Formats: sequence, C-alpha cells, structure tokens
Amino acid sequence: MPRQVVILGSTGSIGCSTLDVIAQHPERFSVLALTAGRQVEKLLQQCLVFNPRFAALLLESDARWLREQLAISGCKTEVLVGEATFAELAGHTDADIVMAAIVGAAGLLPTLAAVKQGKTVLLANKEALVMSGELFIDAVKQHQAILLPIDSEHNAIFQCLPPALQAHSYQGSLPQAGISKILLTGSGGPFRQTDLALFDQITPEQAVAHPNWTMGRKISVDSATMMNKGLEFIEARWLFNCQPQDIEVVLHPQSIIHSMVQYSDGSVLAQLGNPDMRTPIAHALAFPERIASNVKPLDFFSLGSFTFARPEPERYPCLGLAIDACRHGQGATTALNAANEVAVEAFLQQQISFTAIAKLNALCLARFASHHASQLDDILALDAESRAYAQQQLRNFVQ
Ligand SMILES: NC(=O)C1=CN([C@@H]2O[C@H](COP(=O)(O)OP(=O)(O)OC[C@H]3O[C@@H](n4cnc5c(N)ncnc54)[C@H](OP(=O)(O)O)[C@@H]3O)[C@@H](O)[C@H]2O)C=CC1
Ligand SMILES: CC(=O)[C@@H](O)[C@H](O)COP(=O)(O)O
Ligand SMILES: [Mn+2]
Repeated sequence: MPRQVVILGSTGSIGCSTLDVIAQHPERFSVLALTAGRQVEKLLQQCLVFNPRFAALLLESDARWLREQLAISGCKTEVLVGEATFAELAGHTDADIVMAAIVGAAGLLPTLAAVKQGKTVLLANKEALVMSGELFIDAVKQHQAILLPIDSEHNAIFQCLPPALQAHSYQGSLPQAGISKILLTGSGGPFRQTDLALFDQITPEQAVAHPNWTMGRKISVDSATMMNKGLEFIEARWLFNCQPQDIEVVLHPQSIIHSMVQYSDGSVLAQLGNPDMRTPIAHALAFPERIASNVKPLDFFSLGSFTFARPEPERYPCLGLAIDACRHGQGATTALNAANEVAVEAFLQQQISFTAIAKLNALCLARFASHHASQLDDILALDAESRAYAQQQLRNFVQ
C-alpha cells in the first residue's frame, strides 16, 4: 500500500518539490491532503493531477471557487476551509507522513497537531521549532512521532550522524557518539561581496535573488540577512540536542556541501549534492531507504573550487542576534522569530529598508530577551506581543 502523505503548504516551493518527488514514485506514495494559503489556481492544478481526498485553504471565497472548478472537472476532492482544518488534516487517522512546509509561525499549530498524533513529520517549517523548541521536542518524545529534517543543512547533518543516533537525534548525546562539533554551512546570500555602504539601497527583488537556491520570498530574504542561518542555528540546537557552543557557522558560497559533522578522532563527515531540495525531500520521504529524486548528479570534474570563510558580523547582524537569542532561551527565540516575520514582510512591501530589518529585530530582542515562554499559550501570546511591538516600532523606520 502506498504511504499516504499530507502536504501543509503544497503551493509553495517545498510543497511543489515534494509533489515532484511523489509523482516519481506512485507505487510508494499517494496524496491524502493538500493545504494552501491563497494560491487557489495552483491548488486546483495540484488537485487535478494528484487527486487528493482533501484540499484545504484559508478563505471561504477561494474554497467556493475551487469546489466549482473541481465539480466541472469531475474531481472528487473534498474542500475544507480555515486554519483549524490544516491541523485536522495533519492529524488525520489515515495520514502516514506529514510534510510541514507552511512558511512562518502559521505552520506551528498544524505541525504540532501532526506530532501529537505520532505521525512521521518531515520538518521544513523551521520557524515552528524556533518558536517552540522544547515544547515541540517534548511533544515528539511523548507522542513517539518521527521527526525528519528537510532543511538542507539539518538533513545533511542527520545523514552524517551514526545510525543509532539518527533514531533519536533530538534526545541523544553528540559527545557520546564521538561528535565534537556541528559545522553549519551557509552561502552568505546575494550580498556577500556587496559594499556595505550600498546596503540601504537594496531592493526586495535583489534580496530574493539567491545565488544558488530557488525558494519562497521570506526564506530568500532571511538568507540575504543570514537570519536564515540564525534560525537554522536554533533549529540545530533542538534537532540535535546540542548547545550553542557545539555549533559553528561556516560560509561556503558554492552551496555544494550542505553541512558537516566533526568527530573527536579528527574525521569530518559531509553531505554533498547539487542545490536542489528534492534530495533532502526524497531522503526523508523514503527514510531509511533511498529513492531517486531526479536531481542532477554532482559532476566533480566541472565543479569549481570550494571556499570557506567566517561570516563578517557587521555584514550579517541578524545572525548574531539569533545566536544571542539561542543563548538566552525560548522567550528570546520566539520573540525574535515574530519580529523578523514582521520586518521581512515590511521590507518586501517596501515600507522599510534592508538594513532596518536587523535594527527592528534588535529592538524586539532587547525588549523580550529575558521573557519566558514554555507553555503553548505563553508562546502564542509572546509571539503576538512581539509582533505588536515590531509593528509599533516599524513606524520609526518607514522610508
Ligand atoms: N524553499 C526552500 O528551499 C526551503 C524552505 N524551507 C522552509 O520551508 C518553509 C516553506 O518555505 P517555502 O516553500 O520556500 O515558502 P513559500 O512561500 O514558497 O510557500 C509557503 C507555503 O505556505 C503557505 N502559506 C503561507 N501563509 C500561510 C498561512 N497563513 N496559512 C496557511 N498556509 C500558508 C503558502 O500558501 P500560498 O502560496 O497558497 O499562499 C505556501 O503553500 C519555510 O519555513 C522555509 O523556511 C527550508 C529549507 C529550504
Ligand atoms: C535550501 C535551504 O536549506 C535553505 O535554507 C538554504 O540554506 C538557504 O541558503 P543560505 O545558506 O544562503 O541560507
Ligand atoms: Mn537551509
């Protein structure tokens, strides 16, 4: 029997890559449910191709249109509406695998719902873990969910762990496995060599033009500020049960090495591949087996040289803020994530400059760094409070 997959955020970059891999393996996977935000036409096309039992989206007006179009095409997909239905589908009795690929804090509740039903959860939505770290991992343990990282770096690190540790990486001991450090690689984004004096003039279109990866707009801006690497630093802290001092960020502009694990005997294991998310997606969908992904194989004879560097703190202030937040604890990371979502959206709407993103994040972190948030209600309240504060402070940066 094919394993039944729910894709949260099917209309996004990760959602589409997941469907691409699933389409290559109809004997292994079938689509139980797709969820989207606003891209109703794309969702319709996906329903016509994959014929899921359910499709869900945010607005009643979109749902009405989708139902009409599906009826015209004779497609029997049942259409549901509203955020609560994403969580229902994520925890559906018939779901075997849940791909968590909604962007931002909106992904937390549906992803947690999948965890609480003990599903195999493929985690792309790093913001969910950054917002709720310990609570999320405790839920994974309590409900015996299987958590597999999709983020390319964390998937690479996972692949470089000893198999015994892979089974419970979020509660194992890296030192007992002989691991001395996690080397988290990052490209440095599109502005790695841009004159700092020009940073105020950076436009959204320049910021979303990642040199190596094609991704959604929010994560692309995060890569440009290196907040993405900061969020990934916090993500790694929870996924691999380690402390900030166990993780080092290494710039690797080519994005061919997706991260590395350093062992105490001097060995360093790395995972390499062309920058294409279908590799980690295929890895996690089939784990522990391997399946084809249609990703172009690496050709070592045409690869240029690999380079490595330390990130410059003045070029990437968001990275430093995220590492500080990780040291402070849960309240700080929840508040920083929320502030960053507000700041990135304001930048994309051309309300604030590129450099204002870090300034706004710094203000929110300073205000909420010592706040505590361990229960879900506290986390959601702090997320809301930090967003409100960021919105209020935003006025000082409007250009
Ligand atoms: N893209 C990549 O290569 C990588 C992405 N990730 C992570 O994966 C996640 C998804 O990223 P990506 O695919 O690039 O993002 P996209 O912006 O391309 O897609 C986001 C998806 O989430 C949906 N969505 C947005 N807002 C809401 C909401 N409020 N409620 C429900 N659904 C919503 C969108 O729906 P719609 O478009 O219909 O409005 C879309 O399906 C992010 O957390 C990102 O950090 C991690 C590593 C790599
Ligand atoms: C593909 C993926 O996992 C992204 O998170 C990627 O890491 C972005 O590239 P940066 O290294 O520039 O953040
Ligand atoms: Mn990544």
